[in-house]
Amino acid sequence: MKRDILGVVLCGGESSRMGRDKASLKMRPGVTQLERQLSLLEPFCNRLAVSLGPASRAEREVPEGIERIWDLPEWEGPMSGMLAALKSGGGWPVLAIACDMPYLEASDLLQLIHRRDPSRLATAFVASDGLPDPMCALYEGAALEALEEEAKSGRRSLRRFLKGPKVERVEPADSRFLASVNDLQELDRARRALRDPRD
Ligand SMILES: Nc1nc2c(ncn2[C@@H]2O[C@H](COP(=O)(O)OP(=O)(O)OP(=O)(O)O)[C@@H](O)[C@H]2O)c(=O)[nH]1
Repeated sequence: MKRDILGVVLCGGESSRMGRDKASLKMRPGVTQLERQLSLLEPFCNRLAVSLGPASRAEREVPEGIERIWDLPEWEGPMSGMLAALKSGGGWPVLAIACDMPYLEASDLLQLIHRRDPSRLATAFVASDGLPDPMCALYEGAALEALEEEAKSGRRSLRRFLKGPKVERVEPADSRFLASVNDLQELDRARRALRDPRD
């Protein structure tokens, strides 16, 4: 069921380890990583957007009808993308996922949505290193002010923010779905593991 949530695929990085734009790489024949992530968010979100940064080359990959949200020039990194997304969201919660997390499934997003507590600032999965993962998390509209304070005080880490109070942390039984792909070998492994028998 769709909700008043802004679903955002983070595509603002440099993709330096991959050596080419990660969003545009095909997960399956005819389906880019970006398209796959948008289709995961689509059933849950009344608005969909792609988060773009100054170093990313993903703008041309954004399908028609999908919003583009540019990082705020005064900040850097994914923190800048989240601040821009929350501003664009106008108070709506933002469900943010990275473009390079191919193992993520709709059921994982549903788990986040079900665990959501709107009186908190965010709901985030805890990864295998025991730290919350900012690349698959639901940020409440009220997180904007708190994140701005973090950014202004020089603390520009989303992970650090998610370790703080008023954040719901969800420990999955198996956190492998949070793995990201950063080089062609990892991408190939993911393609093989997720191959659709119809392809
Ligand atoms: N909006 C936005 N997204 C970012 C930014 N940096 C990274 N991301 C996204 O965050 C996710 C994880 O990024 P990383 O793998 O840490 O960084 P990357 O730049 O994509 O890749 P590397 O250059 O190899 O580190 C990806 O979906 C990126 O597109 C940024 O500055 N702005």
